[in-house]
Amino acid sequence: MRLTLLTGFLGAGKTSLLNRLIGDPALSGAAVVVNEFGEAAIDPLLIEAVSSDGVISLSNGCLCCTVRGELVDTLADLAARGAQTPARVVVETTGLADPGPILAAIMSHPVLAETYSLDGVVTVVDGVHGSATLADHVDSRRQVAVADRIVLSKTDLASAEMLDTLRQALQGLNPRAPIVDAATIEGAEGILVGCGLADSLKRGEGFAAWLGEAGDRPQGATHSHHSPDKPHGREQHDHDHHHGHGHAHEHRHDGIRSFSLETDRPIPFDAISSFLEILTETAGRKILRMKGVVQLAENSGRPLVLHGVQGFLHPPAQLPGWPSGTPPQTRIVLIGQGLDERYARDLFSAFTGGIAPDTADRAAIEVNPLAVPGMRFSG
Ligand SMILES: Nc1nc2c(ncn2[C@@H]2O[C@H](COP(=O)(O)OP(=O)(O)OP(=O)(O)O)[C@@H](O)[C@H]2O)c(=O)[nH]1
Repeated sequence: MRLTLLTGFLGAGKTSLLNRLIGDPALSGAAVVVNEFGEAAIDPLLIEAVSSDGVISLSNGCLCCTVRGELVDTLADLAARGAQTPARVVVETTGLADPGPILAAIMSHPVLAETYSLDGVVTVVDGVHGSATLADHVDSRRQVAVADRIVLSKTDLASAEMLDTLRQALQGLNPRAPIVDAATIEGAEGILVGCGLADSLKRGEGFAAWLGEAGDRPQGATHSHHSPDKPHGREQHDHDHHHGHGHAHEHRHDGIRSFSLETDRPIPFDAISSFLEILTETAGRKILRMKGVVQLAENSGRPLVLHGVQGFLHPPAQLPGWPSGTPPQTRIVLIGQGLDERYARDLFSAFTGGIAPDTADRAAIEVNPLAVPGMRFSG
């Protein structure tokens, strides 16, 4: 089952968007799960029946329910509906929710992790109040930072200047997610549907779109880019220049930043496992999101897909082959808050053979993770 996490601050326009899109064929037979604090304000004209367990059946075959206990229990119930199991579930979170723990709860659940595959995190941002909300609320910044797609609402009420300022702030927080205007897209595809890796591959985009990278970037290139805005004087940008592998989108907003680790050298499975284990053990709480593809030494023709949040990794999947036009290359994108980039890079180098000067090697790190320079166990 595909899962879309629909997030966005209070009043951003999540429910209005769902009501507009629920009848779209791309969502046919989907279930909408509304977080318990939210109002399941589904258009009454669409409601066909309400069952005793509170699940609302809509006239187009979709289901809608409100979380009563734990979200994971509701998702497990939906997965166990036999013939009525929906093909897709859209979880609308409360406006104040940080999507990270919700994703972590799903990824760390033994049944749900196998049953649900994440299409994406879609974050709705109010075109009028979005800039002020981002400046005032860290949860709103986190919702944007982990988004696979950012959807602007209320653009009919916003001026071009407002939208320009907002776009710059959004790009500063999350340079990898495409920003779309809800009013310019008719169906659910491009809004609630189609941000996952499978969709990216189906569209022939290789891994670049899923990882949020420009497809034409030369291999091994290092670059950073930034947005020049500093709304309300609260945002602090930090631009470092690194040598060696990878490229970075260097941004600091409460220490929220993303960077990617790359290497052309195939990586033994036990090396990537140890790297991920140590990284998540030592810095897991600082990882808001991780996505990546790995070229394994043992089976270099079949990319390993990584997907993680906080300290949890989704069970890794192996694809049948590299998409055409995509050179085999390991690329791991990390979106962190307070995550020490130097530490992550050094650890990656130690496990993938690119030993940096003054850096402990893999053997030393496996004995003592503190051997990595820059490592701190705080936070
Ligand atoms: N003009 C205009 N109004 C909108 C648009 N989207 C939402 N609204 C209005 O904004 C208000 C909030 O929209 P909701 O869809 O309830 O927002 P929400 O994110 O679900 O809100 P919570 O569930 O409280 O977090 C409602 O009055 C909507 O009618 C839009 O694109 N244009």
